[in-house]
Amino acid sequence: MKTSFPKQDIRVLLLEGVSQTAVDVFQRAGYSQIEYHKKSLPENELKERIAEAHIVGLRSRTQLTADVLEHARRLIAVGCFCIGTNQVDLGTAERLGVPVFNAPYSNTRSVAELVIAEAIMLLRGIPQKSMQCHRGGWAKSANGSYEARDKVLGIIGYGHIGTQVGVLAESMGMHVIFHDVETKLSMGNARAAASLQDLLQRSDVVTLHVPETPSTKMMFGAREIAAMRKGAVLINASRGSVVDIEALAEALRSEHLAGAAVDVFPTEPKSNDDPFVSPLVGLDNAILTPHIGGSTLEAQDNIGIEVASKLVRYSDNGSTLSAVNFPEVSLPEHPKSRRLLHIHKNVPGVLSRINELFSAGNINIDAQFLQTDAEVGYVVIDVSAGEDQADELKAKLATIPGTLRSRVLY
Ligand SMILES: NC(=O)C1=CN([C@@H]2O[C@H](COP(=O)(O)OP(=O)(O)OC[C@H]3O[C@@H](n4cnc5c(N)ncnc54)[C@H](O)[C@@H]3O)[C@@H](O)[C@H]2O)C=CC1
Ligand SMILES: O=C(O)CCC(=O)C(=O)O
Repeated sequence: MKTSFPKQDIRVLLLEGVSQTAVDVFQRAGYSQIEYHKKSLPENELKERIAEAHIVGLRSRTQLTADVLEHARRLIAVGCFCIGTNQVDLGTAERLGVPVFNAPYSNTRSVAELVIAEAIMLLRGIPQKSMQCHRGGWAKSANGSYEARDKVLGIIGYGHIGTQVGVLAESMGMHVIFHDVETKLSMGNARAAASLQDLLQRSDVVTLHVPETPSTKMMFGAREIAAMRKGAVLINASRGSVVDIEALAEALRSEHLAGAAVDVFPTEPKSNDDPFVSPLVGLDNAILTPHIGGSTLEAQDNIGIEVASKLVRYSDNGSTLSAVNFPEVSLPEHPKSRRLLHIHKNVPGVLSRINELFSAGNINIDAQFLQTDAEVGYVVIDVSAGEDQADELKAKLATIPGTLRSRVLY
C-alpha cells in the first residue's frame, strides 16, 4: 500500500528490547526508519527521542506520562509490547489523537506456567531449603512441605491469566476458587468464592491477577494478609501497586505466611544496571523475580508480531481494532479511493461540518466509517479525489473546530 506520507519518513522508536520479530514486521511492511533501544530511556532522553517519533513501542518500564506525551509532536500511535497499559497516560494519549495498542493474550500462558511452578515451590518450602543449601546447610525434612494435590488455590482476578492458572492447577488435582469484580464463566470445576474474604479464608495458595486500576491499588494490605490462613502462600505476578509490600514482608517474617512469590514491585529498577531495593530482599521464604512473568522467548516473539502488526495496520490502513483507549474501527482496503482520517473531540456538530465540507466541494464519498467514545470521534472517509484535492480537503478538515488530527492516509 502506497501511503501519502512516505513510509521511509515514518520514524519508529522501539524501546526496552522488544523482540526482533517486531522489527521484522515493520521492515517487511516497508518501514525503514527504526530506532531500536535495548533499554528504557531516562526521561530527558525519552522526551528528546519521542519528539521525533511517529510510532513508539515500549514495555512496562517506560512511563509515557502526560508531560512526556506533550513532547511527542509527531506521534500517531503507541504500542505496549505487553498486556498492562498502566505505564501510559491513556486519557492524554486519546486527547492528543493517539491510539494505544497492546498484546492482550500473547504472554498469558507464560505467566500462568510460572505461577504454577511457584505454587509448587512454595508449598514444598523450596525457597528456604534452597537458601540453606547455598549457605552450606542441609534441611532434609518433610516439615512444612505439602503436595499441591487436594489444596485450594484462590485466584483473585479471573481473566485471561487467572483462568489459565486455574485450568493448569486443576490438572494437578487442586481445587480452584476465584474472586472477580465481574461475573465470570467458570472453567472446569472452578467456583466463584462468595467474597474476597471467603476466598482468603479457604485458600492454601492465593494468586493475584488483576490489572492496575484505581480499585486495585493497594487492594491487598495487612487486613487481607491477616485474613489468609496461617501457613498459606501468596503469589503476585500482577502489578507491584496491588500489594502492600511492607505488610507482606512482616507476614513473611512472622511466618503468618509460609512463603510468597513476587514478580512485580511498587518500585522497579529502570534498567538491569540499576540496583533492586525491596523490604523482601533477604527473606528466605520469598521467591523474588525481576518482572519476568511474561518474559519467555515464545511470548516475546509473539508479542512482537502482534503489536507491530497492529501498529502497521493503523499506520497503513487506519484501523484501530483492539486499541485500548480509542474508538475502534476495522477498515476494508479501498485502494482506488483516497482515504482521509479525522480525529476530533466528541462534541456536537463535527460530523455535519465534515459532511458539509465534502458536499460543498462536490466530492463523492465512496465510504465513511465513524466511531466515537465519550472523548473522541474518529471518522475515516474514502473519497474519489485527486492527490491535490485530497491535500486541500485535509487542510480544510483541520480547520473544523474540535479537530485533533487530520491526515491523508493514501
Ligand atoms: N508479571 C508479568 O510479567 C505480567 C503481568 N501481567 C499483569 O497481569 C494483569 C492481568 O492480566 P490478564 O489476566 O491478561 O488481564 P484480564 O483483563 O484478562 O483479567 C483481569 C481480571 O481482573 C478482574 N478485576 C479487575 N479489578 C478487580 C478487582 N478489584 N478485584 C477482583 N478482580 C478484578 C477483571 O474483571 C478481570 O477479569 C495485567 O493487567 C498485568 O498487569 C500481565 C502479563 C505479564
Ligand atoms: O514484559 C514486560 O515488559 C511486561 C510484562 C507485563 O507486565 C505485562 O504484559 O503487562
